[in-house]
Amino acid sequence: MTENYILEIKDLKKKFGSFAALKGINLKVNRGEIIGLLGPNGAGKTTTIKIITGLLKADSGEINIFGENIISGLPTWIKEKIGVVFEESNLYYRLSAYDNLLFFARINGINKTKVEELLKEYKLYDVRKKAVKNFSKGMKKRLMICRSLLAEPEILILDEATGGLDPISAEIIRQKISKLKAEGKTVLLSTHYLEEADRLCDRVAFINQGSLIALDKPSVFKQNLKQDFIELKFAYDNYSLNKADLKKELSVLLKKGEEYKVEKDSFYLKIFIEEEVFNRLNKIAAQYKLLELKKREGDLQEVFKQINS
Ligand SMILES: Nc1ncnc2c1ncn2[C@@H]1O[C@H](COP(=O)(O)OP(=O)(O)OP(=O)(O)O)[C@@H](O)[C@H]1O
Repeated sequence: MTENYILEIKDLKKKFGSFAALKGINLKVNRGEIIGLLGPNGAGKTTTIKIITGLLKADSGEINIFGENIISGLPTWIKEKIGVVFEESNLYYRLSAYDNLLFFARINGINKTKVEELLKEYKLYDVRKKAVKNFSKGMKKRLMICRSLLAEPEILILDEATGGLDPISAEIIRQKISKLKAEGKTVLLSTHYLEEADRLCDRVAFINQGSLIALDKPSVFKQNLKQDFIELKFAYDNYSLNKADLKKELSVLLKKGEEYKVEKDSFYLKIFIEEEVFNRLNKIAAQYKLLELKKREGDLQEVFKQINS
């Protein structure tokens, strides 16, 4: 593998029973980069993260972290360099915030001054003696991030760090993620929000139904959303049912000058797309088989059409 990549995922596949949750994910993450996994519910983001962190075993594929192939298990020296925050809490609710961190610090031989530093940094010091069961969602999430940072990991993996939080808690967490990048950490985060990915990430991997369907800088995505057509390729198994439903959903999004066409067993949508529309499509992608999302360079005919519409 190339040395610059701190994490490299090759053709990762995972089935649950007969259901293919990951259909061959490829991704290379540079040291010091923030990569966003963007995608609707059930896309495969958490499964990818669980495999990277050793909680799940892939059926096939390869993962290299710090140059080490880890598909058959994570050695302790690598585990220590990765901090993880999952959607579900891994805190002891009856213990105070302070005791939660102290417990994990002691297990890992970490000094309690680090615990205090983190509590202060994440604005939890004043409530450190409160039981976690009385914390708000945002406070719990901040404490989970503190826990993941105790061992000063080089890579931080955040699964839905801001999902379901009030705007202020979400904002505090976003600011902290930016700060972690400035400190040189590599961050992999999953999110449903394009806006969040745009603000935080160097690159965004758009995942749908177990496949990585687009990978680019968020600025390119956003720019494309405003200025170019994007071509979406859907597939439908049950022609009569899915096509009618999908057409109905998509026709609500279409504006003047935009069009869709059906070709063989695929469905193409050429749409002058804006962010709200993208977010809506993100939801539609969860229900239907979105196979590909790609930028189409506006050719002369398209430019002409846009001018005329
Ligand atoms: N242990 C499991 N057993 C069976 N199916 C599973 C299991 N874990 C995940 N899945 C399925 O695999 C697919 C991918 O799930 P995953 O949790 O990776 O999605 P996600 O992109 O993280 O979604 P969300 O944004 O809702 O968290 C989903 O259809 C899910 O139902």
